[in-house]
Amino acid sequence: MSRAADRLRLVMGHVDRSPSSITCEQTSAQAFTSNQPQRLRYSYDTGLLSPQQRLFYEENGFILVRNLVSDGDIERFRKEFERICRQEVKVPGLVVMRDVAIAKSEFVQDQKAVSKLQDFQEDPELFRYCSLPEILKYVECFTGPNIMAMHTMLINKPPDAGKKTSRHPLHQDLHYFPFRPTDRIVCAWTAMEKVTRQNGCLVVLPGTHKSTLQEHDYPEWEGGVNKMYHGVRNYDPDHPRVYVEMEKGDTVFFHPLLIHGSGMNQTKGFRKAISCHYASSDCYYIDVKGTTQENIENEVSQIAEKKYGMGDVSFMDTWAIRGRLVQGERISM
Ligand SMILES: CC(C)CC(=O)SCCNC(=O)CCNC(=O)[C@H](O)C(C)(C)COP(=O)(O)OP(=O)(O)OC[C@H]1O[C@@H](n2cnc3c(N)ncnc32)[C@H](O)[C@@H]1OP(=O)(O)O
Ligand SMILES: Nc1ncnc2c1ncn2[C@@H]1O[C@H](COP(=O)(O)OP(=O)(O)OP(=O)(O)O)[C@@H](O)[C@H]1O
Ligand SMILES: O=C(O)CCC(=O)C(=O)O
Ligand SMILES: [Fe+2]
Ligand SMILES: [Mg+2]
Repeated sequence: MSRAADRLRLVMGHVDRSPSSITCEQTSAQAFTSNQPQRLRYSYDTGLLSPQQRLFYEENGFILVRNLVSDGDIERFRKEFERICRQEVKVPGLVVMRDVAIAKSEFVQDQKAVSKLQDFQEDPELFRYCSLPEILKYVECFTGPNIMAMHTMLINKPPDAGKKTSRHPLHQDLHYFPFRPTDRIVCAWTAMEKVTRQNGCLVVLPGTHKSTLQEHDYPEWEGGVNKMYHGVRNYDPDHPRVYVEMEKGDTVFFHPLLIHGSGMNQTKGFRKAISCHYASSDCYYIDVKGTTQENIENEVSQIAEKKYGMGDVSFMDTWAIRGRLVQGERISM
């Protein structure tokens, strides 16, 4: 086994080895051993990423950085999450989401029912995550120096209630974003505890960041689907899958066209992760009317009109309101 392949094994999670598929390990190992100089379109050289890491992102659309966020910081995010669940703090703009199986059942809704917090940009304790220097120095490799935190989430993936609603269908995050250019957007996703295939780790289809934005819609799942959990309509079921198993503090950075999702949580614990989507502050907004993104625009606008209590909130506005500068200068976002 070559040293490049060994290194790959270190940075990768578990690789699905179904016999019919070429694993991403093999394709990337080829890229490593190639002596051809390659032009890299997906990242900048800031002196941080090794050539191997840059090539890995180029080929696969993600990189995994082990042990990036400290236990102390993760403990603080967990405490704040619990305070929010106990309603000891009220955070403007925060969306508290419950799993559809619980939201639509007769069960008493206690704090355990919270499956996701979204838009925590007004909570200084959770928003610290988005400004951590150890995160931003990686983000800068993809966005450049002027950085906006556009979308924040703390995911508390619940034990599956028996209807497989804890799954997150395979999707591309760009479906939700009316801004470009695509390659100047990146997601940081940090495991707040060990994440495995058992508790529903991220699953990615490596290399799909090189494709285009696909049509998304609700998957036809018998047990129900969570609000706004759109999935890619047609994806290749034979495409190799990587199950990104991670330890607490490990962080994956991934491209907004990378097809990813997460399987159901088959454990009794709530699988926690914290994430932020960043974009270069010199990105620009686009009009998604007449594109495949029109369906999500319509859904978001309806919810936003209720949430902000005013009519006619544009899709673009919902993003401009939530975005926060975390490094450099705010330019066109
Ligand atoms: C890149 C990134 C952006 C990708 C993603 O994040 S994909 C996921 C995106 N998810 C979101 O944006 C979160 C959307 N969720 C929300 O806005 C909220 O949680 C809502 C679904 C509107 C519920 O708000 P809430 O204030 O809790 O309202 P209520 O409890 O009064 O419920 C209102 C009606 O909604 C239903 N509901 C609540 N939670 C869910 C759910 N998880 N899935 C499907 N339906 C749901 C609830 O049963 C109720 O329905 P009706 O009784 O009106 O029929
Ligand atoms: N028909 C589908 N449409 C869209 N996404 C799907 C579909 N079926 C599965 N997925 C998604 O694909 C990803 C991985 O699927 P996978 O089959 O590995 O997970 P699972 O069925 O929940 O668990 P496992 O197969 O590991 O027991 C998950 O994000 C899942 O939600
Ligand atoms: O944590 C997960 O299950 C994945 C969430 C995700 O991909 C998203 O909300 O866009
Ligand atoms: Fe996603
Ligand atoms: Mg399955």
